[in-house]
Amino acid sequence: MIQLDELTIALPGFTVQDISLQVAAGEFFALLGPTGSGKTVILEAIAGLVKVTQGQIRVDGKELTHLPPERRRIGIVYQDYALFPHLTVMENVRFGLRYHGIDPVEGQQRIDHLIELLGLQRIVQRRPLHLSGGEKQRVCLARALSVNPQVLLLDEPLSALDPNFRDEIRRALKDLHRELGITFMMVTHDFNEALCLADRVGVIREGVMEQVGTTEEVFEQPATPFVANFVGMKNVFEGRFTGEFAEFGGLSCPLPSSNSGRYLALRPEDIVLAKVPLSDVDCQVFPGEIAKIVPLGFVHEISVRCQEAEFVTYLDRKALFNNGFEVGDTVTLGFNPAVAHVF
Ligand SMILES: Nc1ncnc2c1ncn2[C@@H]1O[C@H](COP(=O)(O)OP(=O)(O)OP(=O)(O)O)[C@@H](O)[C@H]1O
Repeated sequence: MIQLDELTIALPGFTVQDISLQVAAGEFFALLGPTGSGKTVILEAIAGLVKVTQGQIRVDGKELTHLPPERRRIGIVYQDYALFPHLTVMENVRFGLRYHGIDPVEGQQRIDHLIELLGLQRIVQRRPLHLSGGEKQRVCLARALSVNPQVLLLDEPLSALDPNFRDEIRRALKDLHRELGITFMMVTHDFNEALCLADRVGVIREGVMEQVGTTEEVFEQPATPFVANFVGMKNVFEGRFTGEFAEFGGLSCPLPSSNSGRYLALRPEDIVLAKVPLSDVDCQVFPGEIAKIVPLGFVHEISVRCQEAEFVTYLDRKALFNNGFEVGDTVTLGFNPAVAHVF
């Protein structure tokens, strides 16, 4: 189990503030946040690579806030591999054994098991230069696990990989976690990655933890506008909630039950657009005007202004073309109020 108690790390120009967090033994936890929010700093503090200013770090009940890294039994995997180019795969994987004072015979048995688990048998004599990105990352996983850590820390393990290898490593991470049963803590800025892999997530913003919960909880019930945006609820409106009504941006919308809160949030994929009036009884409809169309690769982001509220929805190219939507068009926008999240 990883336990952080009021952890503060003051760096020149940046502070991780007062983080308290418990990650259960054997859990897969993801630390999520935008670039520069302090995720890596927290991970490195747990590994013993960054000095803690205040607070405590415990792993399985043992306090290790100021222990040197080699006495922590913590493995760490970085996004950019950091393999020794002059050593073979096997030499890279074996590298940490001596440093951690591990019996070579016992260590080799574990390494043989990891090599098999990670499917590295055919490449143990190769050097990193001749490996694919996915293979390099699997070697890094074997190296980090060779010292039999209680905890594996993963710093954006998928982000340097092209999409094909990303699937391969995602599967390897899932299998390893299931097989080894140790605690995994992964840093990522990609909520989809967390959704695929993690049991629980913590969302961090500018060194402060905004929300901790199960992956589904944070995805479906974000607690702040920042988290809502981060998990893809691009439509967040501050409003007034009176009984079973929400008022925001000059609009009024009935809600399926009495809600108290300050914000109403909707996912773009829960919003429909039409050039004709929408008549679905379950649908709240508003007239609006298309303010912007921004191509985003496979989909287009459509902004629609209804009174003072600007909604965002996504359409694929075909739907955009078939409907003939253009900037300035008058449209009807609809959503089911039951899917709106009020907080
Ligand atoms: N050793 C250090 N000394 C001073 N500042 C640091 C140090 N390490 C990190 N920082 C600063 O702390 C802030 C948080 O960095 P961190 O690497 O934790 O962000 P992150 O959330 O992991 O982002 P990314 O996804 O880009 O890696 C950044 O502003 C960074 O410049």
